[in-house]
Amino acid sequence: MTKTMVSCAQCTFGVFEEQAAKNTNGEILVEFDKAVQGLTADIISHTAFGSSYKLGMEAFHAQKELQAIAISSLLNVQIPGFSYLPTRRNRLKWMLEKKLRSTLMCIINSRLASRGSGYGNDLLGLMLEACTTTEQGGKQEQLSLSMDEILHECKTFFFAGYETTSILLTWTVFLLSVYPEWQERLREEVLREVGTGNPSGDNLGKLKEMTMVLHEALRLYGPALFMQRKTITDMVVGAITIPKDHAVVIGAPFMHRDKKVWGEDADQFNPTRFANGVARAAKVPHALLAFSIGPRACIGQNFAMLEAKSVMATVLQKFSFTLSPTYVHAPADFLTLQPKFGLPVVMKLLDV
Ligand code: HEM
Repeated sequence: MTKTMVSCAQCTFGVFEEQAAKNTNGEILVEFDKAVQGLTADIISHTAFGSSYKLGMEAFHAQKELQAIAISSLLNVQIPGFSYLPTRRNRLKWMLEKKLRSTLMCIINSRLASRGSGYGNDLLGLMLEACTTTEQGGKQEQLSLSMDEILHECKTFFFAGYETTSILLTWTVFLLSVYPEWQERLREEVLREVGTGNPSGDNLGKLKEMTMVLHEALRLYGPALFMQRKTITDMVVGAITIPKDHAVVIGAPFMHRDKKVWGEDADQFNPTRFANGVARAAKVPHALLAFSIGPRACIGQNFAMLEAKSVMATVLQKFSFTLSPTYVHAPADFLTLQPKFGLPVVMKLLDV
């Protein structure tokens, strides 16, 4: 998987490298947030669907458009029955839903048909393999998930897996641009542990300072803003009693900047607070909620951290970067925390 992540990252940044090399100062202006959005979509397509990644990208674009429609109508008054009327928006939505379903069905069916020695070692293959394995470890002909359930799982990988990681990368590059001394520390660490060759799972695992910086970026600018739960019994949390069957919204940004938990420097960028691991970074062990905790915590957190390290190592090996003078700092709630006006960054080749 690391190989796929690194090769996708090298492809994206290889293009920037070529363009920057044509300029005498070795610089290029990059809309970094958009570049990494494309990159993480590419990575999830490759890792989820292997050789069918092109079809995967088609499904991904349909899903992204559907997401945009859902967000734009979030605050609309919901009139009963309106969603069945053939308005322009509804017809576009139905067309996209149909396209998404048929594209995913095409990928899944062709995989089921070509089983041979196994379903493959991408996420879809692993899921299909698990669906035909019995609890005793044997094989069964029937899939234990319905086709609809498999389809929904594929959609969840995309929905949960690409935007969050691209936002983590975006805010990490923002912070490293604002704190060049940390950018230099990470570059030194990458060149020491990984060198100038291809990053691998083994050498990425040695990037301790990189892990600290990613955790600090998740604390200050975590992509997931709110988590929702429903109480299944009456509960007492601190001084508050919450009755059974009530919705609870947990706001990670408030908890992540609470001085009682993180200390007086809670608002400041200080990756060293994670020097002894996540559990010892604050006054309580589960204070970092970026991936949530408990049974519904993020299933993709190791994947996301590996992906973020693969991409950051690839960038730091080749470029230094600073914020473009046109950058405007406006973190905004688009369901996830995003820079409202994007992240324009000046990237400069290291050897120029
Ligand atoms: C920096 C990147 C990521 C962040 C910050 C993040 C954050 C989260 C959070 C906070 C939740 C829990 C939501 C809740 O409790 O209501 C969650 C759930 C989930 N995440 Fe992630 N995520 C990231 C990357 C990924 C990736 C790469 C994947 C898949 C490849 C993924 C798959 C999922 C899935 C499937 C769930 C639902 C788990 C369940 O309900 O059992 N996430 N994520």
